[in-house]
Amino acid sequence: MRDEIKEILITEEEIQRKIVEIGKGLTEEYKGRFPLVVGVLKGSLPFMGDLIQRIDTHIELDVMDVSSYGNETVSSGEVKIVKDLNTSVEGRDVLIVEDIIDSGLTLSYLVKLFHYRKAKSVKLVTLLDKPEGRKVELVPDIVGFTVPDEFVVGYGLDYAERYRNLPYIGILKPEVYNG
Ligand SMILES: O=P(O)(O)OC[C@H]1O[C@H](OP(=O)(O)OP(=O)(O)O)[C@H](O)[C@@H]1O
Ligand SMILES: Nc1nc2[nH]cnc2c(=O)[nH]1
Repeated sequence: MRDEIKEILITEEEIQRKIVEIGKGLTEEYKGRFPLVVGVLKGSLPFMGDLIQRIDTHIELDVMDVSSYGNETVSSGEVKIVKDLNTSVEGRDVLIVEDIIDSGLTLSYLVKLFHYRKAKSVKLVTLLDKPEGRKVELVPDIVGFTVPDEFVVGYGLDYAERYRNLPYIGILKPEVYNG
């Protein structure tokens, strides 16, 4: 699998160092507030799993699965809830955890949804931000790394459901796409 990676953009060590730093900030921010940490399946799983261990205050955890209508490259902006939360967000401090923000469509939908459901606060932490991909205005509260407008895989991010289990972020060799 690793021989299919052309270039490593962000190493395992860089990711883990960044997570410690983000975790410290979140510990300070949420001390005594018992936030609801919401992971967006499936890509956020590795990041969420590592990040929550670096938040040194009580949290509650839940997950949500959403999918954008449209084909793989063109998102229509309509988001379908595949699996909703088990927890009510009303009156809660919600922290959404994402692996990447690209067009911003998925996340702007979720942020609006949680406000509509009367969350007390909604914040967004993403490991990766690809600002050049934006189709709607969305500024995440916390960004691990800004990435160029290229298709990246690893650490949760897939190509055709593969490569999520790489410990780093990389770019695939072109022959992987050409079969
Ligand atoms: O900013 P956007 O253009 O909306 O893209 C970001 C979304 O795309 C990815 O999920 P994907 O739909 O690929 O699902 P997955 O996490 O299960 O791979 C990512 O995890 C975000 O949820
Ligand atoms: N795997 C992967 N999924 C994405 N979803 C939005 N942008 C990307 C990307 O660069 N890589």
